[in-house]
Amino acid sequence: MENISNYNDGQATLTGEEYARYGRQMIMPEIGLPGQLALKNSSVLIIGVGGLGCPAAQYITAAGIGTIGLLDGDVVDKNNLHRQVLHSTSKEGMSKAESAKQYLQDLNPNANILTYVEYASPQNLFEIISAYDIVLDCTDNQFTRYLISDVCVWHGKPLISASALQFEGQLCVYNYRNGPCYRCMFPNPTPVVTSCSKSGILGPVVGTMGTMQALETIKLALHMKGINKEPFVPFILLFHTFRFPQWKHIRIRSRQQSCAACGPHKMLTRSFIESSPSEYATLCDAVPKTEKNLNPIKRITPRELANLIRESPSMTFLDVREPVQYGICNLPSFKNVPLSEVYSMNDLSGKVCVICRSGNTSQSAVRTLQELNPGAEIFDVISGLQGWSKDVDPQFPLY
Ligand SMILES: Nc1ncnc2c1ncn2[C@@H]1O[C@H](COP(=O)(O)OP(=O)(O)OP(=O)(O)O)[C@@H](O)[C@H]1O
Repeated sequence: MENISNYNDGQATLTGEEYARYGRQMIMPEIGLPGQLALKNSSVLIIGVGGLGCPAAQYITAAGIGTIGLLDGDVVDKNNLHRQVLHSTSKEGMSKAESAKQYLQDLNPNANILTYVEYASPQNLFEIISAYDIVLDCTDNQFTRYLISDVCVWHGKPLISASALQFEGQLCVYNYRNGPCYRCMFPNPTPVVTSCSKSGILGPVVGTMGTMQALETIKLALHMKGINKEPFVPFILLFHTFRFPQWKHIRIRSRQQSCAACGPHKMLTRSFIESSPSEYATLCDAVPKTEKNLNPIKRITPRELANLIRESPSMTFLDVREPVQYGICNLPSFKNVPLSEVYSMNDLSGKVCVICRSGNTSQSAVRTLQELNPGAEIFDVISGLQGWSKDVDPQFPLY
């Protein structure tokens, strides 16, 4: 047909279906046809397809980002489903990357979605990241956060990172223009004190932060292609659901001269990261002395505990979980003494058995109690209440 209409931009094109699909966002002057084409020609890697990665992936796929990589070695677990909204009950046990791809491909068949069913590591990440324009850190552990940032610095890729715990979240865009990298902000790893699995997380909170990552991704994709012309100023965004104001936007320092990853005297080269695993690990994780490194303590199995409860009902049984967890489910012989209160217990004698959810906190409690009560015989239960549910009472709820 004679070319009497003008509806595309040079060689890059959108199909009629794409005009219809993205029309509501294309009519905004900040986006328009050039913006939609910029999104289509962008590629984004999402590392971690959990509480943050699911909403982030959902919105960037819906918005028309052309190529999306999903990297996660984990499988869908029932306790993910209250917040990881791309996965569903029928997908329990399935790879998270594959589960998300199924959902996303149905949401937007135009997207080119690639999956990597593996964990990001110093050995695979340089190769994977090289193919993408923008990287999203949606993981939940310090080692991976440093690794992703270091690899992004090496490739010169911008990184949109977020985290969430309980009712709070934060977001930062790293390594873009003169902005800092994760190591500029956090030069030294800290001993990790808590996590979602220990302290809890509310779905809408992590969902909000993942959605904000999607929003920053769209803005950044437009910025990188010259459509969004706002000056980029490094910032950190803080969110707290129960405080006012709920949102705080704080300007942050630019790149640090002293940074080991992006400063002028950087030492974190690709070959160092790939081939010095133990030295590199010490720069990414302040591993607290693990219980394994310490002198062994006496421990019993859940089945031995069942016998003890029957044979010695009058001995002291302590459950060192937080009261809210004790309220969810407990063994009636056990008195609730949260870990923070253990430090003032110096009047114990005889046999004392300590339990927690999975057998980690109870070991710390036993060490403290042993020091405070040298005359008592104190021990804990291997794998805690999870072990009790597995080996003694399958009806006992796992959470
Ligand atoms: N090195 C890594 N490479 C890729 N994905 C990772 C890596 N480390 C963590 N992840 C993924 O990041 C996601 C984080 O999700 P989220 O914080 O919602 O918790 P979870 O690990 O799924 O569940 P929970 O913490 O309750 O056990 C997980 O899917 C996890 O597998």
